[in-house]
Amino acid sequence: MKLVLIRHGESVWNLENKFTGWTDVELSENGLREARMAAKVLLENGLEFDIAYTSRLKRAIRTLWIILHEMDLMWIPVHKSWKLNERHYGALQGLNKQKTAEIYGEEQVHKWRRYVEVRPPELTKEDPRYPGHEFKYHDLKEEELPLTENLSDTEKRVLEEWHEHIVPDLLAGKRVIIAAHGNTLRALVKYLDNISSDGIANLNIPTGTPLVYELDDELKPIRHYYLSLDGTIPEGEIPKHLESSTD
Ligand SMILES: O=C(O)[C@@H](CO)OP(=O)(O)O
Repeated sequence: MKLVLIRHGESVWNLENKFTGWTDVELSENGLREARMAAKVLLENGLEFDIAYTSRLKRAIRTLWIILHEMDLMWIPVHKSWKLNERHYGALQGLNKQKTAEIYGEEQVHKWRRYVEVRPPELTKEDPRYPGHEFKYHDLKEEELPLTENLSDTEKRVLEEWHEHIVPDLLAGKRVIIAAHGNTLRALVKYLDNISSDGIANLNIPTGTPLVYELDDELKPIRHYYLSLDGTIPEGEIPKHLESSTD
């Protein structure tokens, strides 16, 4: 069976190089175009879906909307889960990544961004960026509302969504698309391909580029590949383990 993962198109904060996390920013013009291109390449490759999963953040939701619209699949069920939200970036949310590196050093910023167990500085609950202030998250328990997260924290909630909802759908033969975020998809790929903490540090998933996983009956990956119109994906973004198929 095939599972399609897609990171949202470029957002306005990707463009401005800001730590985003749970900040609910829009797609850039380029991001909107990437979503339309993704739909086109999915259609060209004959892919179809029975159900879609996304986060509660509009950059992922809008990417999915555009894809479903372009594919004439707006009627399929869409499950929106906070557990697929981007990794919470704590007190770094809204800061420019380059300026933060100038202040704290490249090495520290690299650790915050890519070390699996390192958490960025926490928000306080008084901070306007604390998700507990948003009605969007009114149904979450206090212990579920993040003040910051490392990739392991994110992986834990992503895998809850995976096991509770996505796995049963896949096992029922449904064709699933997941429109989510750089770090939620890194967490899922880490799990599916059993990648080490060091390995996952070097994996960056490009925006708006469908990543197809072919899974066996037990949902073990057989092979995986990106789909793009010209057969290429952005320079420097090809994760080592994805350069060739694993079969
Ligand atoms: O800012 C973010 O939320 C993420 C994704 O854009 O950034 P990073 O690549 O540093 O994990």
